[in-house]
Amino acid sequence: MDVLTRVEQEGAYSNLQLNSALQRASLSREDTGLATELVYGTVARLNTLDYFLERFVAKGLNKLQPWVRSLLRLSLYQMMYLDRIPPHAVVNEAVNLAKRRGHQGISGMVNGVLRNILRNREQLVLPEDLSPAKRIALEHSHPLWLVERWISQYDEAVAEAICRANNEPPAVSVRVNTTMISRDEMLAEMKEAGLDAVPSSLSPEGILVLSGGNMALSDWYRDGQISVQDESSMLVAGAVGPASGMKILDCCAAPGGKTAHIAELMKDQGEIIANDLHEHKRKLIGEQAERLGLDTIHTVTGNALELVQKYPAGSFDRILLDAPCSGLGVIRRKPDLKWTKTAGDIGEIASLQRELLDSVSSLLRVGGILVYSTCTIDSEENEGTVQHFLKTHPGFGLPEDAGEEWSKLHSKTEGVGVQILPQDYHSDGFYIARLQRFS
Ligand SMILES: C[S@@+](CC[C@H](N)C(=O)[O-])C[C@H]1O[C@@H](n2cnc3c(N)ncnc32)[C@H](O)[C@@H]1O
Repeated sequence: MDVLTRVEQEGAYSNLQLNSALQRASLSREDTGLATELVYGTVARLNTLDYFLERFVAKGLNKLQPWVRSLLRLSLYQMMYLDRIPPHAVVNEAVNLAKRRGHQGISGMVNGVLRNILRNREQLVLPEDLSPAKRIALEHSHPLWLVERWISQYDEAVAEAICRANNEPPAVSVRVNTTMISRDEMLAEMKEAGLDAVPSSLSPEGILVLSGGNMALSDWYRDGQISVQDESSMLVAGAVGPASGMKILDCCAAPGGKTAHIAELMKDQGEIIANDLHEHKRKLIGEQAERLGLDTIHTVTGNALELVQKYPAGSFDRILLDAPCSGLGVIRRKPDLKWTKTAGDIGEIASLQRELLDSVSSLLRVGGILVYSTCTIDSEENEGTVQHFLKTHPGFGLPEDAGEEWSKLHSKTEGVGVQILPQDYHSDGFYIARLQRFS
């Protein structure tokens, strides 16, 4: 309840707030799991919960003290979306909390509202005359403007599938450090340890771990044999097409997941300049490189717009611009995003993306490959940015020889780049465009 209140009142990130609350609380593993489910679930379902609560709170949700609002939301979340907590336990817990935190009057109100909901559960259904966008927004808990935007960029069915997928828990996937061990060997080790692990069908280095807990706590991770990475992100290094001995620029590299993958594919031979705007984030890239035993990665701090002043034009064989973006492809992992982002934010970040792409492209040698990627599914940030770039940079185009893996992925799209939606492969929403410099 405190975490939810701080997230609402202070605009705090739910993952950071939750982590620090969990550290202070030292709960059992089961209760940690439940607290996590309650926080993420309530944040994810916010507008739907509020829509129904408004029917039962006589003076209106907005008039309640913030902590009471949080308490009602997380109680209704349990009643509507969790099936292993008996409703009377939900009400008892809520009433006890309200007594401890407030006074008799508030606990009586909480008791009354929740019992009233239990008696009238048939009212927890959406009216049939809602517009399609409004129905999707309330059924799958997304802001209306975003649903409308996705309907106009895709269509109604795709927009609904995106919203549905955004409420499903993400899969756990790891990338094998092939400079140390092959994927088959790692799969065999995992199976021997009793894990349910299968090869990724998207990435040759990927493994899906269907049961196995937090892989970042495993010995394989500590010893640098694996990294935790989403399958969509694993496609980016392949699109860059690195080879031993190349000179590669990763413009926005922290925390270094894709940089490290590129270095692994180069068998750690060549040179990678990994840049990030923030010094504290740059350090994370160095830590990853050290853990994975990769020497080719050189980290630098600075604005990617200023890289043109640091390096000679045409001096890189490959450039990766994994651009800052709205993050709308990773709502499953960060449900707060959908409530905090605005259409204005998207416009702003899209113009930075255009500037970045324009600026770093001059550093690529003729014949070299430039990859632009984001973890968003918004067409203004993705296809819009790349189309604009191609119009204003006639020396660039689609590569002549795309390679088998990339061609397979790209064959499913009419766009310049590949747009992966969260429902496509149950991985993060992601965009990847692969361009070549011809003159
Ligand atoms: C999508 S993340 C990169 C993720 C990274 N490529 C990976 O795979 O781990 C974008 C990064 O861009 C950085 N960034 C934002 N604006 C930047 C700028 N103007 N110049 C350089 N880096 C920037 C952010 O600090 C952030 O770490």
